[in-house]
Amino acid sequence: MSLWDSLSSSLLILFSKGLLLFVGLLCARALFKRSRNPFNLPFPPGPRQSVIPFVGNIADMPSAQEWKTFYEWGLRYGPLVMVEAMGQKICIINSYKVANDLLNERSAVYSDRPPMPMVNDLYKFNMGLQPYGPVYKKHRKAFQHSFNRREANSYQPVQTRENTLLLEKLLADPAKFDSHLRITTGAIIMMIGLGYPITENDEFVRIAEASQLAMVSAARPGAYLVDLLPILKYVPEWFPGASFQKVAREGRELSQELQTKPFAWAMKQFESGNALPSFFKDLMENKEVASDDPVEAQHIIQCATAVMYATGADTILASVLTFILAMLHAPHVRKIAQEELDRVVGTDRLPTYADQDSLPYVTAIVKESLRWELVIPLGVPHRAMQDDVYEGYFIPKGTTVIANQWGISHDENVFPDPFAFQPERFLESDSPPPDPNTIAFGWGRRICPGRFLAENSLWLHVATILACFNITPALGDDGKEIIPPREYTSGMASRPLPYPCSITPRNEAAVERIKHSVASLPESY
Ligand code: HEM
Repeated sequence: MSLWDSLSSSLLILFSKGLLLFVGLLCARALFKRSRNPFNLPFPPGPRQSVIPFVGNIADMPSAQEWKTFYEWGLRYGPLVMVEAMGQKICIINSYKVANDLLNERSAVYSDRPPMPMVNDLYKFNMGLQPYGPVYKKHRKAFQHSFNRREANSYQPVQTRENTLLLEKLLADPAKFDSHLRITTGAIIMMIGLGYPITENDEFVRIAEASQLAMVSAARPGAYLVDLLPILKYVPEWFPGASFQKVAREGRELSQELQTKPFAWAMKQFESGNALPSFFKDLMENKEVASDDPVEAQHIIQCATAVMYATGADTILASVLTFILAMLHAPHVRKIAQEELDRVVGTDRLPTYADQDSLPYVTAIVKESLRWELVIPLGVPHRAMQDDVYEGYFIPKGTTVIANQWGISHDENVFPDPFAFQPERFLESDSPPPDPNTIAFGWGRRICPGRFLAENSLWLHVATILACFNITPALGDDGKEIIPPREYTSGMASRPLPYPCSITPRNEAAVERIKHSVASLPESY
């Protein structure tokens, strides 16, 4: 046996012993936690746990489309469900009222994030995953400074320009609609974030997309054992079963590129006085918003811009793809919207943000698109910062709290016939249901700071696409219409699986309108 062989087998034995000891300690901690219930109140109900301490509900936890299983649990056990995995208590909320009571009304208690070593290590820069505290608050303040409702509206010219260019692409090559949409949403976010005009096969867009994909798959609750057993992060990459370390290494490299390359480009533009208006430029000119210390301020700005393009483009893209899919499932909706658009806007020009208040049906489609399928079906997990009692149930400090936003949006008591795409539900009733933007963008102090920007973008996509195009099912080889199933990817962020559809100009006037609008665009920003 070589020296290396004996060394590595000793290391293995040492490691296994360490792991056993650690598991023992965790079991003891789990038992201790079980007994820590000062009010002696029941925990929220949930699936029966294993009698083996520490194992809890591991066997019950779904591995894909978790929101559907959690929704079923909601129907069986009630709106607040508790499960446990490896000593970690997890509350799942399936009702608008409970989510509002806990995550909005008691936001001071539920604004923390659970530690997720896999993602936290890779994406330290992402304030969306940071624990609640002074560092997080500085990052959030910087973000909010540039994306409150008024500031978000100041970016409408960028959205309008990119949207008009999208219409031209859809006219030229409609079959590639999802690639055109990807480019448009990427272009909007890169221009708003950094003042960066993207090019074909853009390197920064590639980095942002790859990094976003790695982040959302790593951030799926329970996706990696290391999130439940943090000590595993010290296991070397070559150790059997430690493939997550390879994923982590690749994610780390991507995350590094994401933070440095676009930022270096933007700094160069800024220093040479050539920077276009953007989130980045706004913060560089108002550094004190981020921090009194200029070095810290610059770091926060670097992180915030990276978060913006890592999260912004894909979420908007997913919501537009959901809208188009919905048009195949509810064809009458398109016709009603087109009648409204023709009546209000006419056929000589494209709809603009100034028409928003006069187009209630189009706005209702935006709401229903955010409700029908969720971009972030389980939200981003929150964490209880202190013991709490809700409706007689005990929720201990440290509990992970997941708002099943998909389940909440499909609660038939709140949204009758929840699986149908019905914009009318927001128009007809005297007491309309809650606006889906109060669900899809999350809760309390952690509510999505990009929500106004995202809603503006989705609105213009819906209004202009419907004004110019008919969206109908593609025909199969047998000549029959293909209605694609509502199949979505798993992960923290979800989007429809690729589907075919036919996008054709409504008439010659629509073609002329697009050509005229493109010709009227200024040469550049
Ligand atoms: C349709 C589009 C979008 C949806 C549905 C969406 C949804 C969400 C949700 C559910 C959360 C978690 C909220 C919570 O913890 O309760 C979130 C957080 C966040 N979103 Fe969005 N988002 C969208 C677009 C955007 C855009 C365009 C940006 C950037 C401009 C953005 C930036 C962020 C950030 C930075 C956070 C972390 C907030 C925090 O932890 O304080 N999002 N988003």
